[in-house]
Amino acid sequence: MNTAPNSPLPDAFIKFLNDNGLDPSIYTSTDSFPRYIRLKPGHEAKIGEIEAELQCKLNVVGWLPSFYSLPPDVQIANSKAYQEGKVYGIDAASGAAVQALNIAPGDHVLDLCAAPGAKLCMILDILGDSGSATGVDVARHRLAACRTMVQKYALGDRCRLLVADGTSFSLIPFRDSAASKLSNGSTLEKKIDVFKEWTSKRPWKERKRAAKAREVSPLQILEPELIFYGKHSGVIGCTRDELYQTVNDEELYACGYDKVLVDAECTHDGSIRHVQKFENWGWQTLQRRVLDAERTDDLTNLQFRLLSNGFRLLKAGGSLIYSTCSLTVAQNEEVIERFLLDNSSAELQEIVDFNTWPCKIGRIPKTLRFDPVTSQTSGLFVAKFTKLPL
Ligand SMILES: C[S@@+](CC[C@H](N)C(=O)[O-])C[C@H]1O[C@@H](n2cnc3c(N)ncnc32)[C@H](O)[C@@H]1O
Repeated sequence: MNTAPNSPLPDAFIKFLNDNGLDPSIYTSTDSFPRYIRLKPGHEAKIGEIEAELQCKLNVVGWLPSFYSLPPDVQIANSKAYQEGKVYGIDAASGAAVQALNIAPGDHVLDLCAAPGAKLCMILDILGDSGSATGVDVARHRLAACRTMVQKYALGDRCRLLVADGTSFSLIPFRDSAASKLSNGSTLEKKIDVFKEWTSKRPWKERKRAAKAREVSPLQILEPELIFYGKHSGVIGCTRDELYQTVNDEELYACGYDKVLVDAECTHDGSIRHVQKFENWGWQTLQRRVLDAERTDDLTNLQFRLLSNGFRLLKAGGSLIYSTCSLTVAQNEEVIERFLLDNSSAELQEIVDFNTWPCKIGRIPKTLRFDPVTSQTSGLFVAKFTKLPL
């Protein structure tokens, strides 16, 4: 693949950007936009200490609580502050996507594409000691990394993680009312086989069940696989039947999730630092992973199905955020247009606070676009929906 003159990007990528109406100049501003960290709540008094360790000033991001910007060349991974779980490496645009959910105490939140987990950790920090978060991802190894992150930051108490296909995932949150409704049907005998405290050593019976499922269909996930749950996630004390019981679409209006995040798989073209990695991985890999038209068509279908299923699992009056780190119209505005045509109970919502955020309005009013030039962040598209009552 050739490289365009005076540009570090290959011609094929420039063509991809042009075909999608994107301005290639945003990819040349990487060195000038900062890195971001989010401070773990409770460590506010440690800012001076962290600055001394990182040898740089942490600048408050005025429009996003707990976020700080730092120079782009500062690496945090080897710092004590990061290793001891006082700070997170997360871009401010990603933080805005979570902030837009307006999570309230007691909310039951579903994160349908959760791994590696930066946004899930922010959700759990906001929830504190109420409500619950369910993290789902189709990639087991990525969700295992997410589990490591949740544990590192001591956020597992109200969290459960399930390897599952987000386009068909169906488990409802474990509310008290749902619990009593479900327990009515369970016999005392079944109650004996209940989930006990989570341990990294899975019981023999569980391992056998998972191995058998993989044997039957190695490429397909038949049933969500629970790879972690905390003490107050609602899992302990319920039976498999209770946990895996699903309800119909109408019932979901009452007992679905309060908030849903669909941070969908995408071409990542807006994530400039991700695109830059292809310089080392080889631009051919970029061609295969990002630019391939057939793959992009499959992706837009996947995004539509993730958004549709996330919305199905939302309760009436709840909020859903759809975000991608692609800046193409095909993966954002066109997906949500198709979704709105298909779902008469979905209403696009204005994002509270957006007018203080350094972003642009998307091609559809009420949607937002972050990009390095406008926002000094990585690229991100964000749209918010609510579910109207039946
Ligand atoms: C953009 S990343 C999510 C990043 C994550 N929200 C975070 O903040 O760290 C997209 C994720 O979607 C997952 N994914 C892809 N297809 C999926 C599917 N059908 N169901 C659930 N997750 C899927 C990928 O494995 C990947 O981890």
